[in-house]
Formats: sequence, C-alpha cells, structure tokens
Amino acid sequence: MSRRTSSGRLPLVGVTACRIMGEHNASHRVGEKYVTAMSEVAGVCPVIIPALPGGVEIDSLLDRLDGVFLTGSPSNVEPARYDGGDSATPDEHDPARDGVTLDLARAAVARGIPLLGVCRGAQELNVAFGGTLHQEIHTKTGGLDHRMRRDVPYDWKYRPAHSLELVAGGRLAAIAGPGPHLVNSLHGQAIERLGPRVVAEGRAPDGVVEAISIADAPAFALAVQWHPEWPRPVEGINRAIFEAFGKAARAAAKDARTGVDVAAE
Ligand SMILES: N[C@@H](CCC(=O)NCCCC(=O)O)C(=O)O
Repeated sequence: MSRRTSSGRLPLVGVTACRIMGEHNASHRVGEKYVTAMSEVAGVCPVIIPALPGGVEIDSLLDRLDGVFLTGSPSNVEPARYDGGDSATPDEHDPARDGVTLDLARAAVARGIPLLGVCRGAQELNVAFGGTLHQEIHTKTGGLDHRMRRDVPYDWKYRPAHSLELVAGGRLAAIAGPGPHLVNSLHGQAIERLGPRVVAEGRAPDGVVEAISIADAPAFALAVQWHPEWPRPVEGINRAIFEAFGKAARAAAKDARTGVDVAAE
C-alpha cells in the first residue's frame, strides 16, 4: 500500500518539541526516536513544532498539517494548568511547551486532524480536555512504581515493565488486537481524573490509566502513557499504533497549496 496521498506527497505531521534553556539562549529539542517513528513507522513526513514562549499560531500550523504528534518529555505539565495546587517538581516544568501543546491538542481535535500522544503527550491531552494529573504516582500506596529504572543500561529502561489491560470494544483494542500486551513504563506522573470527554482505553494492573482517547473526536485522537517508539524495531502493539496514526493522517491529508482534501487513494 502506498504511503503517499493522491497528490503524491507524504502527510505532514507536526511533532512537538521541548524548550531547553542553555547558558545564553534556548533550544527547541525533540528526541530523534520520536521523529523516526513518524517517518519510518507511521510513514509520514515529520516537522518539528517549536515551544516558543510566545506560543505559535495554531491555525496557521493546522491549516498545513495532516496530523499532530505530542511527544514524551522528562518535564511535567505545570499543575496550574489543571488546578493541581503547588508543584511537587518546581524545577521540572516547561511552561512554553504547555503553552503550545494544550491549545494545539484542543484545536487539532476540534478540526478533525489526527492526533497521537506519548507519555507527557498523554498527560497533555488529558489536561487539555479538562482532566487532572497525579503529580507523583509512586507516592500512592498499593500501586506499581511506574518510574524509569535508573540502575540499568538505556535499552533496558524501555523493556516491558507491566501488562496492559485494554478496554474491551475500545478504539485501542481494535487497533492492537487481543494481546496479551506488555508495555514499558517511564513516568512519575499519571492521569488522576479523566477530562469529561476523555475515555480510558487501557490500564496497568494497578489501575493507572495507560491509554486514552477523546470520545467524540471526528478523527483519530489517541494517547498512551508508555513509550511505543522505543525499543526499535518497533513491533506488536507499538507498531500497530503508529501505523494506525499514519493511516489516519493519510485519510486527513490536504493539498499543500489549495487546502483541498487529497486523502490516499
Ligand atoms: N514528565 C512526565 C512524562 C514522562 C515522559 O514523557 N518521559 C519521557 C522520558 C524521556 C524519553 O524517553 O523521551 C512524567 O514523568 O510523568
């Protein structure tokens, strides 16, 4: 099957970046594994969206994009964004990124532009739609420790950490198949209350929400708490998620000059 639209180009997908402050000026950074998952597994053309402190003009972006990918990041969404009180991690925020991604997520869903979120991206999607986060899920008694292991080599950090219970009849279950599925785990925060339009698609054995979608979204709008982009090669449920997103982006594709729909044939 061709990965190109009927006008011969690949769908254009915006990939969110973090704002990293250096000694003299800031950089806008996204891990190559996220961009590669877009180009090699989803089969789309990725373009990086900067986290400018003044924001980006969302409509100008979305007029051109066929999809949006909210990436993972070690930083945490500022609790002020979800009425979460004082921050437990005041040095680990990226307010410029929050300023871009939350508006971008709402606008993409409203315009029927396919959206995929990973880890921080899943937390952003929930907050963008009125949900809240646990600031430190590991302090909750009786649960798993979902944080990244620090005592092992890099690739081991992304090895499966727990099973995933998919919601029967849900959107992710339809994409992923019956399982069983195992996923990695590298997060300190987690979804606490789902936003009014946010639906759980899967949970960890301790009940932590591992995947969400937007109930009435006109297009693909899915986010997962684990990291499907690593390790590589991307296989199983992880591959299925990126491929489903790529397919949705092709279905939503617009002509670069006219804005007319040119979905894949
Ligand atoms: N800060 C949040 C989100 C965790 C997350 O997205 N981690 C990414 C790790 C680096 C990477 O692999 O890109 C949390 O801790 O809950």
